[in-house]
Amino acid sequence: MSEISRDVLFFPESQRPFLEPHLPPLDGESKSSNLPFTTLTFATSLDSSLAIAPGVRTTLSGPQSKAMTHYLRSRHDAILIGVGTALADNPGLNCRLKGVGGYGGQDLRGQPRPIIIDPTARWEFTEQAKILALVREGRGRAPYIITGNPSPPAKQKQILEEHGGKYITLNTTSTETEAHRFDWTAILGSLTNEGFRSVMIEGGGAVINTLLEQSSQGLVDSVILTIAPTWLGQGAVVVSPKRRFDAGGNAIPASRLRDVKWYPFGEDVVLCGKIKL
Ligand SMILES: NC(=O)C1=CN([C@@H]2O[C@H](COP(=O)(O)OP(=O)(O)OC[C@H]3O[C@@H](n4cnc5c(N)ncnc54)[C@H](O)[C@@H]3O)[C@@H](O)[C@H]2O)C=CC1
Ligand SMILES: Nc1nc(O)c(N)c(N[C@@H]2O[C@H](COP(=O)(O)O)[C@@H](O)[C@H]2O)n1
Repeated sequence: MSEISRDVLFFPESQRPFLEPHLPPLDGESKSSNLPFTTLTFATSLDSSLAIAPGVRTTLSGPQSKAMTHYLRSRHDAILIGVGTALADNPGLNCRLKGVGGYGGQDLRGQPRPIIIDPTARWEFTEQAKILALVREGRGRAPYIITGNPSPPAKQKQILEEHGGKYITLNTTSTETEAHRFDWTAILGSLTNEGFRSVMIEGGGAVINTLLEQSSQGLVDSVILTIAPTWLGQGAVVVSPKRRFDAGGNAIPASRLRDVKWYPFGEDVVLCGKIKL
């Protein structure tokens, strides 16, 4: 038995109902907008940080909120991260809850499809990547990588396709600060085209900040944050989208939540809400 397969998590039935209003509908009924039900979910420190430094995998969630995150994974068709997170964390991005496919359940039921945003195809993974090892063990799905590079490296393309994954090509645009930016409507539209009805967006910093900068467009249906009782300090990877300005040139908040509920979860608190449009 591998190290991966021993890591089985439990999320009690009694703790599930509070999340239900914040999750994609169980009957799979889709939204009117034609885009997937989109949940923004990540763990943050008290100083709005995701990781102690760029490129460093950092544990923030306690055991209860980690299990909750895996329950969220079981309730979404897809789970999305940026290439910075893939490079930093070598993540599994599967669901390790007892009872889902690969963890006592049938086939891959309850396993989300990992989606990696990699506009220039810079993730030079090998077969050793944890995400692919899980596929070979029947404990997760192969990633789909959204890229703007029409010719991703042949070696990676071959490995990916052998595992059942693929590259999806999307047009990028240039911004003041970035040469290769995807519009979030286009990203979510490409997921609809692939048949995904729901996606949870986990991070990292650039993914969350660019998504929040488009948050007034109504792309995010639900926000579920784990707040851990720690300050990571300066130099950490921070969630802090660009400010907006009103017609008079005054700075206004980048984004704000409404219908907020707070749930204590071990030493963490889980915040659920919707983006105020
Ligand atoms: N605490 C938590 O819940 C989480 C923490 N993390 C942490 O975050 C850190 C990584 O954050 P970042 O370095 O900011 O990397 P990231 O995961 O946000 O990836 C950044 C890269 O993704 C691409 N990208 C992101 N948004 C894009 C867009 N709209 N269009 C085109 N390309 C886009 C770009 O290539 C960019 O360089 C890691 O240390 C990881 O451990 C990541 C996810 C969750
Ligand atoms: N919910 C949550 N809490 C934390 O403390 C975290 N560091 C993260 N990180 C995210 O989870 C990914 C790791 O997934 P696996 O355990 O390898 O399946 C990591 O890449 C981040 O996206 N999340």
